[in-house]
Amino acid sequence: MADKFDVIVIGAGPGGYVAAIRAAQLGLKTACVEKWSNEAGKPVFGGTCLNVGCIPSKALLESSHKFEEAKHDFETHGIMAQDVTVDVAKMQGRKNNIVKNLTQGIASLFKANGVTSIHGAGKLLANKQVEVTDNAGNVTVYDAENVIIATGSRPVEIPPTPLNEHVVDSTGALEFSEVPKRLGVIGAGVIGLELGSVWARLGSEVVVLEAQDTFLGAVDQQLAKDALKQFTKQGLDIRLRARVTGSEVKRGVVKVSYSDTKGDHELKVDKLIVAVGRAPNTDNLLAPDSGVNLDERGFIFVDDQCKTNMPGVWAIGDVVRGPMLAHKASEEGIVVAERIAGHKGHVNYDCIPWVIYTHPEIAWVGKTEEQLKAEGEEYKVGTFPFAASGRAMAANATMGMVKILAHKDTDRILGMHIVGPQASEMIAQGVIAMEFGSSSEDLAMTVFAHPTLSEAVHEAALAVEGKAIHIAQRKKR
Ligand SMILES: NC(=O)c1ccc[n+]([C@@H]2O[C@H](COP(=O)([O-])OP(=O)(O)OC[C@H]3O[C@@H](n4cnc5c(N)ncnc54)[C@H](O)[C@@H]3O)[C@@H](O)[C@H]2O)c1
Repeated sequence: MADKFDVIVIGAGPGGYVAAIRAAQLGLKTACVEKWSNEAGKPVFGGTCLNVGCIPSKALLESSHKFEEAKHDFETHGIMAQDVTVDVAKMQGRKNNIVKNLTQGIASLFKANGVTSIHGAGKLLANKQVEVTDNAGNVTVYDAENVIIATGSRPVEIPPTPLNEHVVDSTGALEFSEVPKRLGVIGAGVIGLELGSVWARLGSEVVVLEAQDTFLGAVDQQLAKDALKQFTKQGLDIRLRARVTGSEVKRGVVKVSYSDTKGDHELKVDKLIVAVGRAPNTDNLLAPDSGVNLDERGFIFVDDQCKTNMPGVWAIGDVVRGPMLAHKASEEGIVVAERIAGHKGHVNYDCIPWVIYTHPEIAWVGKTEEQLKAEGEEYKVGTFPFAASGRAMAANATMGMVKILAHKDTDRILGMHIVGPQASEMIAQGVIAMEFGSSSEDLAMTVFAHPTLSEAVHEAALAVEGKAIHIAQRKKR
């Protein structure tokens, strides 16, 4: 029998590695099991987010945005940059280095905090035992007082578009060695829009096929409509109500069949990205006698404290209910570690920010206007466009707005929605305000530095009561 641990975490993504570090900080004897290997057969930490998700996509989004700026924006500033070209291999190399640095950083953090790293595939047995099978097939069983399952998710595959060299998922779409001339994307969700943007900026003709009739249904529709206009202007051809029915690859060309309200269509592209959602990783994870239940959608069933139905077994992140977001997973990891150590911990699921890293970025926290209407909640609205912001003008980034929704009677902020420059950074102001139960008046009475983009948040808060200074509003006395 191998060592016994206070905590064994299965999975070293942003949920698992954060849980392991926090548990070790709290004095618990902690191990983290990870099966991912690099070419040298060494363990790779960081999960989807660091290796094939958030971080590499942001690296490519930054690089491609710079290219787009150099081509289309510099001239506005009086900077002439003729014949700007892209070296895709160099761009990819930079991205790979960032990933390497970050993932190796986790190994150092594990060492510094005394987390034992176990390389292999983890499986939960009965009585909180964890079986680990290494690359060579050797099996070791470990005992634990507590097990935290943090195995994440994987891209969903659909029968009409089996993956191959030309039809890829989000991982493949981060690895293109050249810019595809024609690129198809299935799914106008977060991944489809971010990766579609990267390659469109680098020169691909991009067509996005989306089955729903509403663009970004989870986003406040005033902002979603604004964003759709911008994306269309940038050349993304977004086709709604388009249901993909099949695909065929012939001589390097992907023929995609889809139908919409007007009938059946065909689209020819050089690469096709399938970005239709993600599914929880539970395959071969739970021995039949582990006793852990899944919910009706195949996620590990947990309560609001991330406890499964088996005492001492917890689950966090993409493998459980709730948004598939790295920061939600990390927060759950911290809370579970704290609870195991006997402390109190709580995730405020009402204050989790969302960001889509397109240009302009889309970010929000709390309820949308559509949700408030559906719930019959009475609310007030304040908006402020970046077109009226001096700092946005200086940055040549005047598209979009800030929108604040506040309760009609209590004035408590119910939601903040931003489409525009640096929305990913600015949304933290809404998250903090909501976490502290602020009213729109609290924000309106706060001093914001001038000139900053954040002043749009201030003005939107002032606008809730018709008091915005830099836009004309109907008078309220
Ligand atoms: N910036 C971020 O926070 C970020 C980035 C990437 C991924 N993620 C997370 O990863 C998860 C997966 O992202 P995603 O973009 O794959 O999923 P998503 O759920 O955001 O979007 C998938 C889209 O595909 C459409 N779709 C499904 N089947 C289709 C079909 N057959 N034909 C056409 N359209 C179809 C859906 O209607 C939906 O709009 C999300 O939950 C997201 O939260 C987050």
